[in-house]
Amino acid sequence: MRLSVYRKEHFNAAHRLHNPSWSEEQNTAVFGKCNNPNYHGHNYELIVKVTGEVDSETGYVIDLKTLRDLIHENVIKKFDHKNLNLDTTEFKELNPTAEHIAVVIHDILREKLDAKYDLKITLYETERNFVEYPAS
Ligand SMILES: Nc1nc2c(c(=O)[nH]1)N=C([C@H](O)[C@H](O)COP(=O)(O)OP(=O)(O)OP(=O)(O)O)CN2
Ligand SMILES: [Zn+2]
Repeated sequence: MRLSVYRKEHFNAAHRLHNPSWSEEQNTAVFGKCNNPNYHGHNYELIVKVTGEVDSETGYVIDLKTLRDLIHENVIKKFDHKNLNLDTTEFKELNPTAEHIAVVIHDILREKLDAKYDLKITLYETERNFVEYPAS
């Protein structure tokens, strides 16, 4: 029996959307208030979906405590209460859009998770703006 389990987490982080190869005018025109040189913050809501076979002995796809610890150790510790542009190696050269943050989180967890599982990341940047990776 194959099904999906989910773990919700959250982290707070600051960022600035900016393309260094563009002029100031173009950055302002495209990213608007998100290009504020003094940064701005979001309360990110993260949903990690793991799909796999239910183990016949435990009844688990994956122990959700194990999944929680994996996310905390590898994602929350890295990004919570950080300035993504300034404090993280991942976004030094990569624009910290919700799309890019979701891909980075996916790739971090993918490396840690057994290949027998499928993984999907949903990231809410605001209550109304969210992204999903990989796409359905
Ligand atoms: N495709 C994307 N578009 C936008 C992203 C993004 O990551 N991917 N990010 C932003 C900004 O980070 C911005 O801070 C979003 O905030 P805001 O526009 O204030 O979003 P709200 O949902 O709070 O806005 P309402 O006006 O209340 O709907 C912009 N675009
Ligand atoms: Zn923003």
